[in-house]
Amino acid sequence: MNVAVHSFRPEPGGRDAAVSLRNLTRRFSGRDVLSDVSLDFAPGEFVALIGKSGSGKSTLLRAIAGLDDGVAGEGTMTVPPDRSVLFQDSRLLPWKTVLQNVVFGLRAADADERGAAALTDVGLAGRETAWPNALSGGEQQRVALARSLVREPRLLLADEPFGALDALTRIKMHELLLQLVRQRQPTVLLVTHDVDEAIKLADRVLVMEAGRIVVDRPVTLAHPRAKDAGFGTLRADLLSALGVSDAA
Ligand SMILES: Nc1ncnc2c1ncn2[C@@H]1O[C@H](COP(=O)(O)OP(=O)(O)OP(=O)(O)O)[C@@H](O)[C@H]1O
Repeated sequence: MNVAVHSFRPEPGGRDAAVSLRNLTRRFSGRDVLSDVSLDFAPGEFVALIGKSGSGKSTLLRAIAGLDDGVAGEGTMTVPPDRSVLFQDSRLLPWKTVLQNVVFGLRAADADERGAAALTDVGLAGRETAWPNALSGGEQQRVALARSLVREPRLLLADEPFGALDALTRIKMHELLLQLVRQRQPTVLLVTHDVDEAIKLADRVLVMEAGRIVVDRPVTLAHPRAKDAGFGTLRADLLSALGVSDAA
Protein backbone atom coordinates (compact mmCIF):
# COMPACT_ATOMS: atom_id res chain seq x y z
CA MET A 1 0.00 0.00 0.00
CA ASN A 2 1.30 3.44 -0.88
CA VAL A 3 1.31 5.89 1.98
CA ALA A 4 1.98 9.58 1.96
CA VAL A 5 5.32 10.33 3.54
CA HIS A 6 4.57 13.76 4.87
CA SER A 7 4.36 12.62 8.44
CA PHE A 8 7.40 14.63 9.48
CA ARG A 9 8.54 13.80 12.94
CA PRO A 10 11.20 15.49 15.03
CA GLU A 11 14.31 13.45 15.42
CA PRO A 12 13.76 11.62 18.70
CA GLY A 13 17.36 11.44 19.88
CA GLY A 14 20.96 12.32 19.08
CA ARG A 15 21.91 8.83 17.95
CA ASP A 16 19.10 8.63 15.41
CA ALA A 17 19.47 9.64 11.81
CA ALA A 18 18.89 13.33 11.13
CA VAL A 19 17.19 12.34 7.90
CA SER A 20 15.79 8.91 7.24
CA LEU A 21 14.10 8.18 3.93
CA ARG A 22 12.61 4.87 2.95
CA ASN A 23 11.46 3.92 -0.54
CA LEU A 24 10.70 7.45 -1.65
CA THR A 25 9.02 7.63 -5.03
CA ARG A 26 7.89 10.57 -7.14
CA ARG A 27 6.11 10.18 -10.46
CA PHE A 28 5.61 12.96 -12.98
CA SER A 29 3.51 12.23 -16.07
CA GLY A 30 3.68 8.48 -15.49
CA ARG A 31 7.46 8.54 -15.16
CA ASP A 32 9.42 7.82 -11.98
CA VAL A 33 11.58 10.84 -11.24
CA LEU A 34 12.48 9.43 -7.83
CA SER A 35 12.68 5.66 -7.73
CA ASP A 36 12.70 3.91 -4.38
CA VAL A 37 15.17 6.24 -2.71
CA SER A 38 16.26 5.12 0.76
CA LEU A 39 18.84 7.20 2.60
CA ASP A 40 20.02 8.05 6.10
CA PHE A 41 21.98 11.16 6.99
CA ALA A 42 23.71 11.20 10.36
CA PRO A 43 23.25 14.28 12.56
CA GLY A 44 25.78 16.91 11.52
CA GLU A 45 26.71 15.11 8.32
CA PHE A 46 27.43 17.26 5.26
CA VAL A 47 26.10 15.44 2.20
CA ALA A 48 26.55 16.66 -1.37
CA LEU A 49 24.25 15.42 -4.11
CA ILE A 50 25.48 15.56 -7.69
CA GLY A 51 24.07 14.20 -10.92
CA LYS A 52 23.24 15.10 -14.46
CA SER A 53 20.59 17.67 -15.22
CA GLY A 54 17.16 16.09 -14.82
CA SER A 55 18.38 13.19 -12.66
CA GLY A 56 16.06 14.18 -9.80
CA LYS A 57 18.30 16.12 -7.39
CA SER A 58 15.99 19.09 -6.83
CA THR A 59 12.99 16.77 -6.63
CA LEU A 60 14.67 14.87 -3.81
CA LEU A 61 15.65 18.08 -2.00
CA ARG A 62 12.14 19.48 -2.35
CA ALA A 63 10.70 16.24 -1.00
CA ILE A 64 12.94 16.39 2.08
CA ALA A 65 12.08 20.08 2.50
CA GLY A 66 8.39 19.20 2.60
CA LEU A 67 7.72 21.31 -0.49
CA ASP A 68 6.26 18.49 -2.56
CA ASP A 69 2.94 16.91 -1.66
CA GLY A 70 3.18 14.40 -4.48
CA VAL A 71 5.93 12.26 -2.99
CA ALA A 72 4.87 8.77 -2.04
CA GLY A 73 6.36 5.55 -0.90
CA GLU A 74 5.81 2.40 0.99
CA GLY A 75 7.96 3.65 3.77
CA THR A 76 8.67 6.62 5.91
CA MET A 77 10.42 9.92 5.79
CA THR A 78 11.69 11.30 9.05
CA VAL A 79 13.41 14.66 9.07
CA PRO A 80 13.88 17.29 11.75
CA PRO A 81 11.07 19.87 11.72
CA ASP A 82 13.48 22.79 11.98
CA ARG A 83 14.85 22.77 8.47
CA SER A 84 15.86 25.64 6.29
CA VAL A 85 16.13 25.82 2.50
CA LEU A 86 18.60 27.87 0.49
CA PHE A 87 18.05 28.32 -3.24
CA GLN A 88 20.21 29.51 -6.12
CA ASP A 89 18.53 32.93 -5.99
CA SER A 90 18.42 34.68 -2.64
CA ARG A 91 14.62 35.20 -2.67
CA LEU A 92 14.90 38.32 -0.52
CA LEU A 93 11.88 40.57 -0.14
CA PRO A 94 12.84 43.80 -1.96
CA TRP A 95 10.62 45.99 0.21
CA LYS A 96 12.30 44.88 3.41
CA THR A 97 15.75 45.86 4.64
CA VAL A 98 18.55 43.35 4.95
CA LEU A 99 17.94 42.84 8.68
CA GLN A 100 14.16 42.65 8.22
CA ASN A 101 14.71 39.95 5.62
CA VAL A 102 16.97 37.97 7.93
CA VAL A 103 14.51 38.00 10.84
CA PHE A 104 11.31 37.79 8.77
CA GLY A 105 8.88 35.45 10.52
CA LEU A 106 11.27 34.82 13.38
CA ARG A 107 9.30 34.94 16.60
CA ALA A 108 11.87 35.66 19.25
CA ALA A 109 12.24 38.61 21.62
CA ASP A 110 15.87 38.97 20.61
CA ALA A 111 15.26 38.46 16.87
CA ASP A 112 17.01 41.68 15.83
CA GLU A 113 20.09 40.93 17.94
CA ARG A 114 20.29 37.42 16.52
CA GLY A 115 19.77 38.73 13.00
CA ALA A 116 22.53 41.29 13.42
CA ALA A 117 24.85 38.59 14.80
CA ALA A 118 24.09 36.34 11.81
CA LEU A 119 24.87 39.23 9.47
CA THR A 120 28.18 39.72 11.25
CA ASP A 121 28.87 35.98 10.81
CA VAL A 122 28.43 36.29 7.05
CA GLY A 123 30.57 39.43 6.88
CA LEU A 124 27.74 41.94 6.44
CA ALA A 125 27.91 43.89 9.71
CA GLY A 126 26.80 47.48 9.14
CA ARG A 127 24.54 46.59 6.20
CA GLU A 128 21.43 45.94 8.33
CA THR A 129 19.42 48.88 6.97
CA ALA A 130 20.45 48.47 3.32
CA TRP A 131 17.86 47.44 0.75
CA PRO A 132 18.48 44.12 -1.02
CA ASN A 133 18.78 45.72 -4.46
CA ALA A 134 21.70 47.82 -3.17
CA LEU A 135 23.67 44.61 -2.58
CA SER A 136 25.69 42.54 -5.04
CA GLY A 137 24.52 39.03 -5.95
CA GLY A 138 27.09 37.50 -3.61
CA GLU A 139 26.05 39.79 -0.77
CA GLN A 140 22.39 38.94 -1.33
CA GLN A 141 23.25 35.26 -1.16
CA ARG A 142 25.11 35.89 2.10
CA VAL A 143 21.95 37.54 3.47
CA ALA A 144 20.01 34.44 2.43
CA LEU A 145 22.58 32.31 4.26
CA ALA A 146 22.22 34.51 7.38
CA ARG A 147 18.42 34.18 7.11
CA SER A 148 18.78 30.40 7.09
CA LEU A 149 21.30 30.24 9.89
CA VAL A 150 19.56 32.64 12.27
CA ARG A 151 16.88 29.99 12.59
CA GLU A 152 19.57 27.57 13.76
CA PRO A 153 18.17 24.76 11.64
CA ARG A 154 19.09 21.18 12.42
CA LEU A 155 18.86 20.56 8.70
CA LEU A 156 20.07 22.92 5.97
CA LEU A 157 18.89 22.07 2.46
CA ALA A 158 20.74 23.99 -0.24
CA ASP A 159 19.90 23.74 -3.95
CA GLU A 160 22.77 25.10 -6.05
CA PRO A 161 23.18 28.02 -3.62
CA PHE A 162 26.43 29.19 -5.19
CA GLY A 163 25.56 28.39 -8.80
CA ALA A 164 25.05 32.00 -9.89
CA LEU A 165 28.11 33.42 -8.13
CA ASP A 166 31.46 34.33 -9.66
CA ALA A 167 34.43 32.08 -8.85
CA LEU A 168 35.95 34.33 -6.16
CA THR A 169 32.67 34.92 -4.33
CA ARG A 170 32.00 31.21 -4.56
CA ILE A 171 35.31 30.43 -2.81
CA LYS A 172 34.48 32.94 -0.06
CA MET A 173 31.02 31.40 0.37
CA HIS A 174 32.59 27.93 0.64
CA GLU A 175 34.85 29.13 3.46
CA LEU A 176 31.94 30.83 5.18
CA LEU A 177 29.69 27.81 4.94
CA LEU A 178 32.38 25.45 6.25
CA GLN A 179 33.07 27.80 9.16
CA LEU A 180 29.37 28.09 10.03
CA VAL A 181 28.84 24.35 9.69
CA ARG A 182 31.78 23.76 12.02
CA GLN A 183 30.31 26.16 14.59
CA ARG A 184 26.67 25.08 14.47
CA GLN A 185 26.88 21.54 13.08
CA PRO A 186 23.60 21.31 11.18
CA THR A 187 23.02 18.36 8.90
CA VAL A 188 23.49 19.66 5.35
CA LEU A 189 22.25 18.47 1.98
CA LEU A 190 23.90 20.44 -0.82
CA VAL A 191 22.73 19.93 -4.40
CA THR A 192 25.42 21.00 -6.84
CA HIS A 193 26.56 20.52 -10.42
CA ASP A 194 30.12 21.12 -9.35
CA VAL A 195 32.07 17.97 -8.48
CA ASP A 196 34.95 20.01 -7.02
CA GLU A 197 32.55 21.91 -4.78
CA ALA A 198 31.09 18.61 -3.56
CA ILE A 199 34.51 17.15 -2.73
CA LYS A 200 35.74 20.38 -1.15
CA LEU A 201 32.81 20.72 1.23
CA ALA A 202 31.10 17.42 1.93
CA ASP A 203 31.66 14.44 4.22
CA ARG A 204 29.86 12.26 1.73
CA VAL A 205 28.99 12.56 -1.96
CA LEU A 206 25.94 10.95 -3.55
CA VAL A 207 25.56 10.59 -7.29
CA MET A 208 22.04 10.47 -8.65
CA GLU A 209 21.07 8.98 -11.96
CA ALA A 210 17.55 8.71 -13.31
CA GLY A 211 15.97 9.03 -9.88
CA ARG A 212 18.26 6.59 -8.08
CA ILE A 213 21.31 7.04 -5.88
CA VAL A 214 23.98 5.12 -7.83
CA VAL A 215 27.10 6.14 -5.87
CA ASP A 216 27.46 6.87 -2.15
CA ARG A 217 31.06 7.80 -1.27
CA PRO A 218 32.56 9.11 1.95
CA VAL A 219 35.07 11.96 1.65
CA THR A 220 37.76 11.46 4.24
CA LEU A 221 40.25 14.11 3.04
CA ALA A 222 41.39 16.57 5.73
CA HIS A 223 40.25 20.21 5.60
CA PRO A 224 41.22 22.54 4.03
CA ARG A 225 41.02 20.33 0.98
CA ALA A 226 43.72 20.98 -1.55
CA LYS A 227 43.50 19.56 -5.05
CA ASP A 228 46.08 16.88 -4.32
CA ALA A 229 46.29 13.28 -5.44
CA GLY A 230 43.48 12.07 -3.12
CA PHE A 231 41.21 14.83 -4.36
CA GLY A 232 42.08 13.98 -7.98
CA THR A 233 41.34 10.28 -7.55
CA LEU A 234 37.95 10.92 -6.02
CA ARG A 235 37.19 13.55 -8.66
CA ALA A 236 38.02 11.10 -11.46
CA ASP A 237 35.83 8.40 -9.84
CA LEU A 238 32.87 10.72 -9.48
CA LEU A 239 33.24 12.13 -12.99
CA SER A 240 33.40 8.62 -14.32
CA ALA A 241 30.17 7.79 -12.43
CA LEU A 242 28.67 10.82 -14.13
CA GLY A 243 29.88 9.55 -17.51
CA VAL A 244 32.33 12.44 -17.95
CA SER A 245 36.04 12.06 -18.58
CA ASP A 246 38.41 13.93 -16.24
CA ALA A 247 39.96 16.56 -18.48
CA ALA A 248 41.40 18.81 -15.72
N1 LIG B 1 6.57 19.82 -11.54
C1 LIG B 1 7.03 18.97 -12.46
N2 LIG B 1 6.23 18.48 -13.42
C2 LIG B 1 6.68 17.58 -14.34
N3 LIG B 1 7.95 17.14 -14.37
C3 LIG B 1 8.79 17.60 -13.44
C4 LIG B 1 8.38 18.53 -12.43
N4 LIG B 1 9.45 18.80 -11.62
C5 LIG B 1 10.48 18.07 -12.11
N5 LIG B 1 10.08 17.35 -13.20
C6 LIG B 1 10.91 16.45 -13.98
O1 LIG B 1 11.63 15.63 -13.10
C7 LIG B 1 12.93 15.41 -13.60
C8 LIG B 1 13.92 15.73 -12.52
O2 LIG B 1 13.90 17.13 -12.26
P1 LIG B 1 14.84 17.78 -11.17
O3 LIG B 1 14.60 19.24 -11.18
O4 LIG B 1 14.69 17.07 -9.88
O5 LIG B 1 16.29 17.45 -11.77
P2 LIG B 1 17.70 17.97 -11.31
O6 LIG B 1 18.59 16.77 -11.20
O7 LIG B 1 17.59 18.84 -10.11
O8 LIG B 1 18.11 18.83 -12.59
P3 LIG B 1 18.99 20.16 -12.74
O9 LIG B 1 20.38 19.74 -12.38
O10 LIG B 1 18.86 20.49 -14.18
O11 LIG B 1 18.43 21.20 -11.82
C9 LIG B 1 13.09 16.23 -14.84
O12 LIG B 1 12.93 15.42 -15.96
C10 LIG B 1 11.97 17.23 -14.74
O13 LIG B 1 11.51 17.60 -16.01
